[in-house]
Amino acid sequence: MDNSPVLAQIDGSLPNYNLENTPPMNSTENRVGSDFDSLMMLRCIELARRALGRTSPNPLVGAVVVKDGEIVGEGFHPRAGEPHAEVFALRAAGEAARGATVYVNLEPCNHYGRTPPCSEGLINAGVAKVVVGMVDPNPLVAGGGIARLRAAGIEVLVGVEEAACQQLNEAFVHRILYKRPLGILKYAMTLDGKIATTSGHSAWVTNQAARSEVHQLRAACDAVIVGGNTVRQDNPYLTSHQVGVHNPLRVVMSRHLNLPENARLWQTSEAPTLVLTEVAANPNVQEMLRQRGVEVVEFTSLTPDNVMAHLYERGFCSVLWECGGTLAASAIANRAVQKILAFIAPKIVGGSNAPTPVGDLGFTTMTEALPLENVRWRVIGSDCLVEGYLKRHT
Ligand SMILES: Nc1c(N[C@@H]2O[C@H](COP(=O)(O)O)[C@@H](O)[C@H]2O)[nH]c(=O)[nH]c1=O
Ligand SMILES: [Zn+2]
Repeated sequence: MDNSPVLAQIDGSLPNYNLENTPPMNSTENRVGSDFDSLMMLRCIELARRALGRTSPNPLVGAVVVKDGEIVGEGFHPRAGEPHAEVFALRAAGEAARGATVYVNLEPCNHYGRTPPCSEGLINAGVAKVVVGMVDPNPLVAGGGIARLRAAGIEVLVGVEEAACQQLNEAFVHRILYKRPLGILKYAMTLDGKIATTSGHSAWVTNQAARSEVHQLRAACDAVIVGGNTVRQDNPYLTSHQVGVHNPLRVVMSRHLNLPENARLWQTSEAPTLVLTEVAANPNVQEMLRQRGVEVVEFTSLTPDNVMAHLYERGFCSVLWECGGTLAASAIANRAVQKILAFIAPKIVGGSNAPTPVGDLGFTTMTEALPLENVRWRVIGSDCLVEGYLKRHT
């Protein structure tokens, strides 16, 4: 049994908060709200994460209704087209919502989209106060929800646990701002920087704990991309390997469709597969793939940016690049990658021709190296994970 945080958050159990004796939290200078506000906002995030990987193009949102220090209603946005988090929480609270405080990790919407505006729902329910984690960057909302609530005489507090709320919806925010999904490049390498041996063997670079982390990462993403070479060499599943947990769309980029007749990715009962190629490439393989339930889309020019534009049109927020070095370099050069997740295993495999995570970027001096920012180092089991964002690389 995997006791990962993601599983703990999606198993549906309610935590046992003692609302009377909220433990003191470390105070930081610019903190917004009380310890209790923070606790409720973290609960919103926990609720929101129950829909991990299922809400795109919409964000992850959770809401909590509190009356006299007690939670009287909770809800989260389960998927696009379904009611928003506030609606579920207000429904659960019923009459108790009158005069209550509503916590929500994203500004309540103020527009008629697939669903009516939450601002109106909160006003009609007679709530006294709304505590918001972060402003919704969606130009249809962008402060309008907060203004509408204030105009109706509701007290609004904005920015409680803002960093955690921004982190939760970083892919949604990126999609809204740049009209592309957030591109995440993930790779696992040895301490001497190799992702496989000279012969191409790579199972496994990291240990089980790091691999479980990758499975959870896939559960949170809308698509995972590899090239034809990874299909031929590794024959991966690219699923989240957990029953009842979201699987991303598995995407293969292959210009010439020199792909094997049998591959795990062609078994589409567990998760869907999309093969992207160029116009008129290998009609026999296209036919073979379609017969197995694999979707095939032809591009005039198969570039990482054209692929990201296509996945944006499909409503995706986050795309995980799990490809080899050649495609990774081209995705970076094409600005299809913003975030890096590098797993490092403390072992040495050697081999001057053993493959490395990122192929040629055309740089000749170290000053050209792409720096990461907001870098975090974490130990996962016996391996290390370095996370960061490519600077000015949107
Ligand atoms: N999911 C969510 C919000 N999502 C906001 O609404 C937009 C989608 O609207 P619609 O097409 O009607 O679902 C989405 O882009 C985002 O700006 N807002 C909220 O108040 N609460 C929610 O739970
Ligand atoms: Zn809404």
